[in-house]
Amino acid sequence: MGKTIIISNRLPVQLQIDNDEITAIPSVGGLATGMKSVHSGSDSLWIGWSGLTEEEIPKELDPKIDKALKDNGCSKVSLTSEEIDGFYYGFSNRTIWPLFHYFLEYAEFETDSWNTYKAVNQKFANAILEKADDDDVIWVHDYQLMLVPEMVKEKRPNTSIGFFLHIPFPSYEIFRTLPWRKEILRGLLGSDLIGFHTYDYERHFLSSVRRLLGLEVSFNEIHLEERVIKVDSFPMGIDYKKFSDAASKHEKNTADKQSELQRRLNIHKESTPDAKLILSIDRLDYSKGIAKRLNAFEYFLNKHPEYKEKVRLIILAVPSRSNVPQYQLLKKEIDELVGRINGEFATVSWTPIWYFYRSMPFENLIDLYTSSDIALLTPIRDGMNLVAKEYIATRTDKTGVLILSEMAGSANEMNESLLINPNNFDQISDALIQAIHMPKEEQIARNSILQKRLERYNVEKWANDFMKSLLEQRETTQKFISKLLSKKTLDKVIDQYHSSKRRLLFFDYDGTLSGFHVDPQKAGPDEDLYDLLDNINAQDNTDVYLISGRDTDTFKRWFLHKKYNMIAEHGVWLSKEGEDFTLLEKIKNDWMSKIRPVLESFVDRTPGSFIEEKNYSLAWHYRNTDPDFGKKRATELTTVLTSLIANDDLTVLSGNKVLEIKNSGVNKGRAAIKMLTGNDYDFVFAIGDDWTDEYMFEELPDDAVTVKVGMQKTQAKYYVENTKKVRDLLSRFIK
Ligand SMILES: O=P(O)(O)OC[C@H]1O[C@H](O[C@H]2O[C@H](CO)[C@@H](O)[C@H](O)[C@H]2O)[C@H](O)[C@@H](O)[C@@H]1O
Ligand SMILES: O=c1ccn([C@@H]2O[C@H](COP(=O)(O)OP(=O)(O)O)[C@@H](O)[C@H]2O)c(=O)[nH]1
Repeated sequence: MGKTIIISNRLPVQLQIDNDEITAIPSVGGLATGMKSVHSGSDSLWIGWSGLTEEEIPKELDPKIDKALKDNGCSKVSLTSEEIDGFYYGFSNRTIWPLFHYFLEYAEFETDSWNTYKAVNQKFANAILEKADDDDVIWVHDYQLMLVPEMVKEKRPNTSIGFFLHIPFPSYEIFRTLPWRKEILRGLLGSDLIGFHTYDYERHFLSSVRRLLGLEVSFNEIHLEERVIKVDSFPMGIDYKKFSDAASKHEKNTADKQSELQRRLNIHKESTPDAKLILSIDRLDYSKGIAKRLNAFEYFLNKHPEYKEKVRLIILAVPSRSNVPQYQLLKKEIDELVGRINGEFATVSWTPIWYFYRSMPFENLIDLYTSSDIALLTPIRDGMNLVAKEYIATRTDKTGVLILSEMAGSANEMNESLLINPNNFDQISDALIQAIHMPKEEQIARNSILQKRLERYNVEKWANDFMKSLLEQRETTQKFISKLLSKKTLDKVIDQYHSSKRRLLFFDYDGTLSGFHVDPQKAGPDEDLYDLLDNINAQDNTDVYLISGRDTDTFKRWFLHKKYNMIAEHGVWLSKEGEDFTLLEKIKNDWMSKIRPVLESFVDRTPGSFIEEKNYSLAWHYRNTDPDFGKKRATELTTVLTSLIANDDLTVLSGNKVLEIKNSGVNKGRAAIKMLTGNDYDFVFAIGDDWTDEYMFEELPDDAVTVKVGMQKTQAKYYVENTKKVRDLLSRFIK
C-alpha cells in the first residue's frame, strides 16, 4: 500500500498570519481528531482549502504557508473569493445542503454555481492527481466534493478511493429534484467504498442509484462493468476520552481555576438550587431546528406555568455560513424569538433563556456540558449530531438527561435518550417534564449504556473501520480484476483456439451477444452480429451453439435461415443447422395452467411487468418496473411459487430481471453436456452473463474456457466487461 491521502473542503489546521509570520494551528474538531490515526507520519497527506481566499493571502507568503502546512502533513488548494462564492456559499450550501436536509423550498438550482462547483471539484481532483501514485489510498470527505472520486478514478483507475458523506442522503423523491442528480451519482461512483452515518442514508443512496442510473445493486454492492463498489454505514463517533477526561479534570478545578462562565453557572445553581439547566448547542443552521425549539419551549412554559423560574434554557448558537441569506434570516428570527419569549416570561430574578451567539472555546463547552441537567437537541434533520454524544461523554457521574430528535443520525445509536419528534411540541413538553423528574438511578442506568457504546465506537474506531473496509474492498476489486480476460490471457486463448482440431462454442444471447432492451422482442440481432456469427460458423471443425432461454419462435425468426445450431428455452429444444426445433428433453407442460394465474395476479399488481409464455416454461419479466418494487415483488413471487410447486418437478430460475418457472433438471449445463458427449472436441468455450449460464460454467469440463459478462459472482474462469468486449473477443476467433 502507498500513501494515504485525505481530502476535505477545509484543512484540519487554521492559518494565522501575523505580519510575515505564518502559524498553522491544528484544529480540535471531531474530524481532525478522528483522523489522527489515519493522518500521521510521512506516508499521509491531507489536501484541502486553508480557509483563506487567494485575495486574503499575499502571494509572497505562499512559500511560507506551504511550508507551515507541510509541517502538519497538509497541502492547500487555493481558491478565489469568487470560487468560494459559487462553490461553498453557492452550490454546496444553497443547493446540496438544503436539499439533502429536506429543505426543498430553500434549495436553489443555479447553473452558474453548479459550474463553479464542478470547476472547484476539478481543482481538488487535480491537487490529488498531482500527488497521488497508483497504489495510494484516497479518502474524500463530504458533500462539497462529491464529483472528486470520479475525476480521480478516471485518470488513476488503480487508486483506492473512499468517500464519506457527513450529512444525510435524502430519499429518492427529494434527490430526484436535483437537475444534476445523475452527475452527482456518477461522481460518487468513482469511489470503491461509499460510507454514510446510517443505514437509512445508505438505502436512500442505493435506491437513487438503481432508479436513476439503472445499475445493478446486490445487497450493498453496486456492480459496474469493470468494478464493484461497496456501500456501507459507519456511524461517526467522538473522541470519548478527550471529553470524559476534560470533564473529570473540570470537576477537580478549584474556584480560582474556574472560567468566568463557570462562575456564572455556579451563581445560577446556588441562587436557584431546584431549577434545572437545559442546554442546546448547535451551529446556527435551519437544519438544527433552533427556532422550533424556542417555540416548543414557549409552548411548554405556557402549558406548564408551574415550571416558570424552575428551568432555564441555554442556547449556544455558533455563527455559520452567514453569507447565505437563509442563515441571515434565521439569525434575525432567533434574535426576535429569544427577545419575545424572555420579554413575555422573565421575572425580576429569572430570565428563561440565556442566548449566546458565538463560538466557545473547548473549556467553556465542558463548563456547559457538565453544568446542565438536560440537553435538548432538536434538529429537524442532522447527519449525525456529535453534540449529543459529547454531552453524554462529559457526564462523569452518569447523571443528566438527553432529549434528542429522532431526525438526528445519532438517534439510531442513542435509544436510551428521550427521543422526540422536533415538530411535536406536546411530546417535547412531556419529555421535558420526564427529564426534570427522572430519578437519578434511571439517569445513571440510561447513561451507563450510552457511555459504554460511545467509548467503544469512538471516532478513532470509526476512521479505522472505514479504512479497513476500504482496503478490503481493494482486495475484492483486485480479485475481480485478476479474472478479467487480460490481453495476455486472451492471446493465449486465441492461440489455443486456432491450434485446436475441433471446437465447441456456446454463446448465450441476451446480455452477451446483444444488449438489453425494454421490449425483449426489440433486442434482435444487428448486421454486425450476423456477420460475426456467420464467419465463426463457417469455420471448419467448429460447432457453434446459440444457447438461450428464448422461445423457439423468436429464435427461428432471427436465426433459422442462418443455419446456426440453437438451443432454446434453457435446453428444452435443439435446432441443428437450419432444421426445425426438436425436443431435447421429454418434459411436461400441463403445470402451466396452475402457474399462469399466479403470474397474472403479479402482473396486475406490478406495473411494467409482463409474462412471456414459452412452450415449456413461463417467465415473469420485471425489467420495466420500479427497480426496488420489482425486486421486492420478485422475492414475494419466488416465495409464493416455491410453496406452490413443492410437489412438482419444477424450478424457479432467477435470471437478469426475470423469474422463470421451468422443469427441474432442464438447464443450459445439461444441454451443453449433451452436445459435448461422444465427441472429441479439444477446445470448448462458453460465454454468458446471468445465473442461467452458471449451469454451463459448472458442468463443462475443467479445461473449458468459460467467460462471464459483467462483474457478478461466477463459476466462470474469466470476466469480460460488456457486450462490446464480447464481440471484440469473438471477432478474434476469425482468422
Ligand atoms: O464548515 P462549515 O460550513 O462551517 O460547516 C461545519 C460542518 O458541518 C457539517 O457537519 C456534519 O458533520 C458532522 C460530523 O460527521 C455531523 O455530526 C453533522 O450532523 C453534519 O452536519 C458538514 O458536513 C461539514 O462538512 C462542515 O465542515
Ligand atoms: O462553540 C462551539 C460549539 C460547538 N463546537 C463543536 O462543534 C461540533 C458540532 O458538531 P455536530 O455534529 O453536532 O454538528 P455540525 O455543526 O457538524 O453540523 C461539536 O463537536 C462541538 O463540540 C465547537 O467547536 N465550538
